[in-house]
Parts: sequence; C-alpha cells; structure tokens
Amino acid sequence: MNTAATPMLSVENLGKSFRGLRAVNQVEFTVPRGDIVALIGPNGAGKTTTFNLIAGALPPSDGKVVLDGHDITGLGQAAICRAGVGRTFQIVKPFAGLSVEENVMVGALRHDNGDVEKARAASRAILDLLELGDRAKDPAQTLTLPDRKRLEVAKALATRPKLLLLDEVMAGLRPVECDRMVAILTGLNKETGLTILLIEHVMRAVMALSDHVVVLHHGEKIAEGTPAEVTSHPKVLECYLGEDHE
Ligand SMILES: Nc1ncnc2c1ncn2[C@@H]1O[C@H](COP(=O)(O)OP(=O)(O)OP(=O)(O)O)[C@@H](O)[C@H]1O
Repeated sequence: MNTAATPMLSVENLGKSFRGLRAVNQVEFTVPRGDIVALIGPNGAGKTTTFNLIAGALPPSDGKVVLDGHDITGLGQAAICRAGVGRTFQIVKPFAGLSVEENVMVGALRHDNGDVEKARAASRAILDLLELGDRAKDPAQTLTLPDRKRLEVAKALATRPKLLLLDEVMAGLRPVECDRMVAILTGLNKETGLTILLIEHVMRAVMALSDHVVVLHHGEKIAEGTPAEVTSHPKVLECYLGEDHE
C-alpha cells in the first residue's frame, strides 16, 4: 500500500554490468517524499548510470527500482516518464529551431493529450517559475548557458513529474548563477512539495540544497547522511583526495 510514509523512490540492490565492468553494484537508498537528495561521487562513480537505471534509459542487471510504491524496474523510458519520473541531461540540447516556449510545450503536450492551448498555458507558468517567462518567444538556441540550464529543468517539469532527476544542472555556472538555480529549486521544492534527486559536483549547491546525500565510488555506495556528515566521512575524504577532481 502506498501511504505518506512510502518513499517516493526506493532503489534496492541495484546493479549494472557493462561487459566485464561493474558500473553500479548493490546500490541501495531511498528518497523520501518531498525531500531533496543528492547523489555525489568522483568521476566514473556510477552516478549517471544509476540515473539511467531509474529513468529506464538502461535496464538494470539486478535489483529493483520502486517509485511511490510501484515497481518500475525495467519499464522503458516513456512508461517511466508517464509513471512520474522527469529528468534533465548533463549536456543541455534544446530542440533547435523551436522557441523557448515550444521546447517546454513538447513535454506538456504529452500530458495535455495534444491540447495546444492548455500545453501553452502550462508551459508559460513553468517558464515563469524558472525565471524564463520573458524569453518565451525567443529561439531556444539564443539562450546563454545559465538560461539553457533552466530551460532544461523547465522541459523536465513539463512532464509533471512526482520525482525530478537533475543531472549536473549547476555544471559550468558561475557562483551567482549557481545560487540563483539553488534558490529556484528550493522554492519549487517548498511550494510544490516536488521530490528531487540530483547528481552534483558543485558542493556549494549540494550543501545548500540537500536533506540527505548518498556517496558512490567505483559503483558502490560508500556513505550516506546529512551534507555535514558525508563531507567529514573518512571514506568520502579519501575517495575525493585520492582523485584528480575539480
Ligand atoms: N554505456 C556504457 N558502456 C560501457 N561502460 C559504461 C557505459 N556507461 C558508463 N560506463 C562506465 O561505467 C562507469 C560509471 O560511469 P558513470 O557515467 O555512471 O559515472 P559518473 O559517476 O556519472 O561519472 P561523471 O561524474 O564523470 O559523469 C564508468 O567506468 C564508465 O566508463
């Protein structure tokens, strides 16, 4: 039964092998409803692979992914999106030739059964939340990187997710833009109760946003806890200090 206490996401004994390489191994964690959880770890730790397993871009080799009490393991990307998982990608690629608003409408239309005016209104509201309302009619390819990053979040929100997966939305942003994104995501979480799981290398953002942090290294979970707990955890310090990491 799914109740208020049912986690929004539960990842159980999750594993993925690529030929001989064990990219994700026996990973377990939960994302409580309404929380913001960060997935961190050095390059190659298995973070994006874990996202791909949750979002259905890759089938797991083992384990289970449970969304809001429903087993979604191995369903395809479209079915998992319909079940309530929205995601952004590390490399932001707006649909070329479409306006900012039309980019968001692509996700909204799927939800609004092709009702263009309904999708347009929903997209406008989302663009306002992401502080992109005044760019709605501009061609998406004219946006700066910080604006493109916020458009990427808007596109994911248009699918009306219960769980939003954010893959490095702070990457390449200057501190002032990073703080702006943190403020927008905090507002979104507080006002709508949206549950967020994010992959992030920018520790400034991880510390400011996360209720809980899960640390991966070589495909395995090596620590989890509050941001303060994990950043002073000996295994976490060792894995970061031992790597050439920005
Ligand atoms: N499709 C694939 N085929 C083969 N190996 C892969 C594939 N995808 C990822 N890997 C490998 O799996 C491991 C984990 O990669 P992953 O991209 O999940 O790490 P990450 O923690 O997201 O790293 P980064 O922070 O650099 O994005 C790496 O060794 C990577 O080379």
